[in-house]
Amino acid sequence: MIRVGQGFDVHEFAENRPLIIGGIEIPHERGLIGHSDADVLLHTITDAALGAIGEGDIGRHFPDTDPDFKDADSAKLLEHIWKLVDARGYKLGNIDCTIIAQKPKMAPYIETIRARVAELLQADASQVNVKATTTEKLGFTGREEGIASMATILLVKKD
Ligand SMILES: Nc1ccn([C@@H]2O[C@H](COP(=O)(O)O)[C@@H](O)[C@H]2O)c(=O)n1
Ligand SMILES: C[C@@]1(CO)OP(=O)(O)OP(=O)(O)OC[C@H]1O
Repeated sequence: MIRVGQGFDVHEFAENRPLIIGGIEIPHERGLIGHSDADVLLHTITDAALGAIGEGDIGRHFPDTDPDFKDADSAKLLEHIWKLVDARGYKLGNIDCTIIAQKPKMAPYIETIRARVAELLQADASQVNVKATTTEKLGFTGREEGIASMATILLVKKD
């Protein structure tokens, strides 16, 4: 049995915020803003996993009105959801992610993010792919107003 899910998320840039993407801090003059640490990629992956098991979305599990999740570490949120995936009897088949950012250049950080995502999903790095693209200076990402990301996940039933 296999299950597929997809995720998409956007966060806006703000001054005096760290830029956290894929569970790591990336040097940049601005960071992303949100109720949590605004890790756009981990939110995308969390939504993809929830989609695959038919469990709604991240806001349903971690409402942005709940002070418990203020400045939350998104890695912890993903770990919590991954326990649900595990409890349903599924493990990662593979995941493919795209970070949509005009800046910063993600290439130097991609392998570190890949390794961290694999760790969070209790999988091998070969099961995780992380890509980045600009939007050629077009749209809100092109104007550097924020960063978006997308992911498709495949879950497979454990033996
Ligand atoms: N924030 C980004 C965006 C892109 N890259 C890398 O550059 C390549 C070319 O991007 P285009 O948007 O011009 O197609 C892309 O394939 C990535 O390897 C990046 O590192 N960081
Ligand atoms: C993660 C949560 C909860 O802290 O807040 P945000 O950081 O605002 O992120 P969003 O992508 O809007 O997803 C759901 C939220 O409820």
